[in-house]
Order: sequence, then C-alpha cells, then structure tokens
Amino acid sequence: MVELIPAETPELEAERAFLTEAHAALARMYQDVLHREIPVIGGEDNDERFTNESNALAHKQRTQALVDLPDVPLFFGRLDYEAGTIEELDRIYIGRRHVHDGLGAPLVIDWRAPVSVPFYRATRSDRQRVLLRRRYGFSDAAELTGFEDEPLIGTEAADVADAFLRAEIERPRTGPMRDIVATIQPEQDDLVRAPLHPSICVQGAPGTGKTAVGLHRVAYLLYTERERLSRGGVVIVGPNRSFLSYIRKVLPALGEVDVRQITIDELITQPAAASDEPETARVKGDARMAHVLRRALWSYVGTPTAGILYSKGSRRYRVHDYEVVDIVSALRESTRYAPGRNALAQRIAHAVLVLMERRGESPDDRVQNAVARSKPVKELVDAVWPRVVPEQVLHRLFSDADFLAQSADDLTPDERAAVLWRKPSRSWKSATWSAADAVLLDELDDLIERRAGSLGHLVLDEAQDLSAMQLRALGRRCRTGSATVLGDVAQATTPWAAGSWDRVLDHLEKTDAVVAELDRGFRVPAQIIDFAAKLLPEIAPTLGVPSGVRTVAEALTVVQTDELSFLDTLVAACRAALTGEGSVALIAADEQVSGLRDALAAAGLQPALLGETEEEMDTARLVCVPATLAKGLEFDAVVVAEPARIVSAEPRGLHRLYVVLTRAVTRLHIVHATPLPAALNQR
Ligand SMILES: Nc1ncnc2c1ncn2[C@@H]1O[C@H](COP(=O)(O)OP(=O)(O)OP(=O)(O)O)[C@@H](O)[C@H]1O
Repeated sequence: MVELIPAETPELEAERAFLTEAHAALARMYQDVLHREIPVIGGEDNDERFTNESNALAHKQRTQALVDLPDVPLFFGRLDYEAGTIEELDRIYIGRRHVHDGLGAPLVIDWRAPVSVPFYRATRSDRQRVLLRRRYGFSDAAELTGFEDEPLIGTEAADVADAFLRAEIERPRTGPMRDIVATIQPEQDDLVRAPLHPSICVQGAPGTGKTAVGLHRVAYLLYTERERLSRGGVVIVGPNRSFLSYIRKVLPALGEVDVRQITIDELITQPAAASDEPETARVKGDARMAHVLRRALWSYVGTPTAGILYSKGSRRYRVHDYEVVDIVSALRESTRYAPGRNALAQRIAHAVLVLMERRGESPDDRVQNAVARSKPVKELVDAVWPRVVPEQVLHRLFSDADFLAQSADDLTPDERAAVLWRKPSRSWKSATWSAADAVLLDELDDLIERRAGSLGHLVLDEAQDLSAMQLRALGRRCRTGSATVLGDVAQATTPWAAGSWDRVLDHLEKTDAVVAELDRGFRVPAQIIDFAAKLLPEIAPTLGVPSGVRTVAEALTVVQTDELSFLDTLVAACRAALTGEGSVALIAADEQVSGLRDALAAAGLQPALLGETEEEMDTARLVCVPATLAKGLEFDAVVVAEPARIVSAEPRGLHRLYVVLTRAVTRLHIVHATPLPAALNQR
C-alpha cells in the first residue's frame, strides 16, 4: 500500500476543510437546480408538449447528476501549476464533476476538462507547467485519509505513481466495478479522450482496462459532445445481464446517469423462445446469410407475364408486359423491397399518364395516384411484387429445402441441413424463433424497409463474441454515429465469432475505425497471466503475450487431488480465500457449479450463485460463477474447479478457460482431479 501522509497534519486538516467546503457548495448547486423553475410553454400541440417534456427531462437529469453520492469522493487529485498558467488559479482540484462556489469560482474541476489533462499526462520530462501532482486517499466511506505528493520539478524524484496505481488496483473489491478516474494510465487516456469520430477498436488482453476505458470514454464524450449525442443517445452493449449489473455503477459515479446499458439480445430481439445447436447458430450468424436473405427476399419478385389494361370511361390504355418487365428490373436494382412495391405502382401509373398525354389529355398528379391505386395496377403489383413480412421469408427458408437451396448456393449442403428445421411449424405466424433467428429477421426487416439508424455512439464490449449478422444489426443502428469496439480475440468463446478486428469492423460498417492495442495487464498478477498465456499458442497464435504490471507473492496455486478428496480440497481452498479481504469466486463448468455451491453451503460457507438474481456480486462475499458467465468479471481471489471440464463443455472450451483463469486480482487457486489440459503443462 502507498504510505500516505498520516492523518492529523495541519495540511491534511486544511484539505479536509476544503473537502467540506466543496460538499457544501455541491449541496447548494443541487438545491439551486432543484428549485429552479422549469419553463412551461402553454398550448397542447405536439411541439409544445415535446418542448415541455424535454425541459422537464433535462431538469431531472441535471438534478440527478448533482446528487452527492455518499461513497464517491468529490475530488481525487490536485495540480499545482506555475503562477499564471490558468487565469487566477495556481492550483486546481480534480474530481468527477465540476463544483463551483456559487460566485463563479471553481472549487473542483471536472477530470474531463482540458486543464485536468496534465493530471494524467504530465511527466518530469514534459511537465506541462505543472509543479506538483497530489493524489488523495479516501476510506470506503469517502473520508479523506491522506495524500501523496509527486513533485515534477527539483531533484527529489518520487516514483509514487506506480505505488498509487497498485494500491488502487489491490483495494479489496466489494460490490460492483468502480471507476478508475484517479489512476487512468496514459495509454488508456489516449483512448478515453479520442474524438467522437472516427470510431475506435481496442484489442486488449484480460484486465488491461478495456471495459474501464469504454465507460470513461462514454463519460468523456458526453462531456465534450453532449449536444450531438443527446439526439441519438449512447448505448453500451454488454454480453449478459450479470456483466451489466457489474458495471452499472461506474457511469453514475462519474455523474452520467442517462446511458442505456443493454445486452445485444435486448437491443435487437424480443426474448428468444427457441434455441439453436452451436453449428446452427454459427451458420445463422455467418456473413453469407446476408446474401442468402437478400436472394430469398428478392425471389418473391416475379417476372411479369402480362401488362395492364386501364379503363377510364370509354377509353382504354394498355401498358405492355415488356414495359412492366423493364420497370421491375430497373427497380430491383435501385430500391429496398417495400418502397419498390410503391414505386412499381407509381411507374406503371406514370406509363398510363404518358399514354393519356399522347392522346391530348392533361392528367395531373391526382390522376397518377388514382391509377396507381386502381384495381388492375394493384392486382399486377400484388402478383409480381407481393407484400411480405420478414417472418414469412425466414419461415419459408428454414422449412422449404428447395427454396433454401435456391437462395443459399454459397452455403454447403451440411450448412443448409444445419439451418433447416426438422419439424417446421405450419405457418410463419406460429413459428418460434431463436436469438440468431431474431437477428436474421432484423436484417430482413431492413432489406424490406430501411430502418433509421440514429444512435450517436455505440460501445460494444466483448465484441469478439459477436457474429457477423449481429454486427451488421448493430452497425445499422448507428449508421451515422460512431462506435467504441472493445474485446480480445483470445477470449472469443462463441462458435459464430467473426474472427478478426478487420472483419468485425467491416460487418459493423466502421472500416474507418482506428485499431489500438492495450497490453499492460492491470488486473491479473504476472504469474497468473504467464500461466494463462500458455493457452495462447493454441487459441490465438497471432497475439503477443500480455505483460502483468504487478507480481503478487503466492498468486498462483495449482493443487491436484483424487476424486475422493476433491470436494474437501475445494472447500478448503474457498475457506482459505475467504480469510483474505474482498470478493471470492468459485468458477466451474456450468453443469458442475450448482452441485459445488450446495457442497460449499453444506460446509457452512454461505455461497451465492451468480445469475440467480442480478445483485449477488453486491452482497455475497463468495459467489459461485458458471464458467460461461465469468467473462468481464473479476474477484480478489478466484478458485477454479476442474479446468478440463470447463474445456470439454463447449467447442471453444480452451478460450473459455483462458477467460476463467484471468479473473483474479490477487490469488488464483486451481483444484483438479482430472489432468489439466495439456497446454497448461508446458513449461
Ligand atoms: N488505470 C487503472 N487504474 C486502476 N485500476 C485499473 C486501471 N486500469 C484497469 N484497472 C483495473 O483493472 C481491472 C480490469 O479492468 P477491465 O475490466 O476494464 O479490463 P478488461 O480489459 O475489460 O478485462 P477483460 O478482458 O478481462 O474483461 C479493473 O478492476 C480495473 O478497475
């Protein structure tokens, strides 16, 4: 731990007094906003109602953002600048939000403001006019307990930054993820403060801070681009509810209370009723399905074999079949499906109008609309270009082998067999859809009618797991917005994973994205990273080996036991882990985990099972985690049961094991009766 200036020096007292003053000022700001009248404009038309609602919402958000959270310190650092660097301020306190004294003078400056940047960037060789950097220590109840100074001039070099970072990482975990705003590292800061456009994509080994970077970047972008982003909004997409629950408090602690955090299934689909075999889901998620769907949909458009005869009074106007053929083929090239139907009716009507004009009539637009809506035109359009809904097309594709074969010539026969339903429902109306189907329906929906993609910014965490079709669906939702794509290809556990960042960005239609790499592992001690990295030659041979920034004494223990004493050894490992501070997880193959939870409970350990409710990680000290839910989470100590069973449970089991082995902040204890996977035995 860093040795902070001990309590009760006059200087610490002065800092405490300043903190009290800042709290009082924030309380005044809150009261001011709370009691500020919200302007209401009279009238009940849509515009007026919309303006009133927006004003009320903005007021609510502003008030919420000023709530003084009891466990979040108001500032965490201080910069002493050379005199005259910033107008009338030689010293600034840096915190999670701006606090002023009511008369215009800042007391605490938001970490996102440009003047705060040197807190993260200034070094002795590039001081940026900073004389001294001060970092504060707080108790869990946000009481100021001490501070540490880092002078940037003079001969006395104090390398306190690393010690401070280490102390922050090793502060025992209780409850959900916390922010890292006091210790963001320069390579992370680069990404956090990268402009809104172009998109960025971060490949990073476990525990390099990708999730933290993504969340802080959202807070930063909302600070610098609030107006632009307020229109389309910001969405964070995470792999599952447990993960989202784990990260849910970071943005509110940074003063941002209005960001949607959601799983991909919630964003794109309704809850899925059916499930797919891994191979079926892989094929359904493959990029080639986009082509299959396009062909299937457009095969509904037929070749006209007859023209129309339009009658008005005693007159007849004939549009020949070959003219309709030309119109249809021109439209096929240039529109989406649904507007194409309307355009076909209008173009045929236009051809009738031309005939009318040739006969000396002078029809106007109303006549054209009437012709487009007339019975012969409607009948022809319905026959040649029928109305379809996504479910109808997909139902036919998965239940009619000939139709599938016609549409899917670039899938292999085995792949086609994998997606064909064995027992199709009678009609598309009674079909039950899987999560992968829902993504295909989404694509079809967009092929039929362009869907607006208005999101301002999209953060995709664990993006290595998304299928091509999911990425396309996400990309559509932020066609003009930008994205922060975060992930680690070595942690790709889904059979449908897109494979490389180039491909991910291509499917997302963000090929302009800047790809960056984070390789300093903050979470996992070096000994554990080195052990887990033995899997890399098999699971991600092109990736470099990450480096851990810390070593921790006795970080890794591997115990082999026999079947008989397996449970006792496991219970003993959990019991030992619980003697340390902070959170403890037992991670095991999904099928094994609830049995192990019962064994731990029988031994009196009071474990919770992750996934039963959303808040196990907030309250229980010992959580049993199914291997498939471990992604993105971390615990002070982790006990892993039977790695070989985790590997054999799924096609990409080695990738899953890599995820599981990299969850511990201080200690990893492996207990196994079955031999370890061969790769882990390599020297
Ligand atoms: N600059 C930092 N200061 C303090 N703690 C940090 C810093 N960077 C990362 N950490 C800590 O390291 C841990 C890992 O961070 P995070 O979960 O963001 O990593 P990740 O790259 O998303 O990992 P994974 O790929 O395993 O999901 C977190 O506890 C985070 O708070």
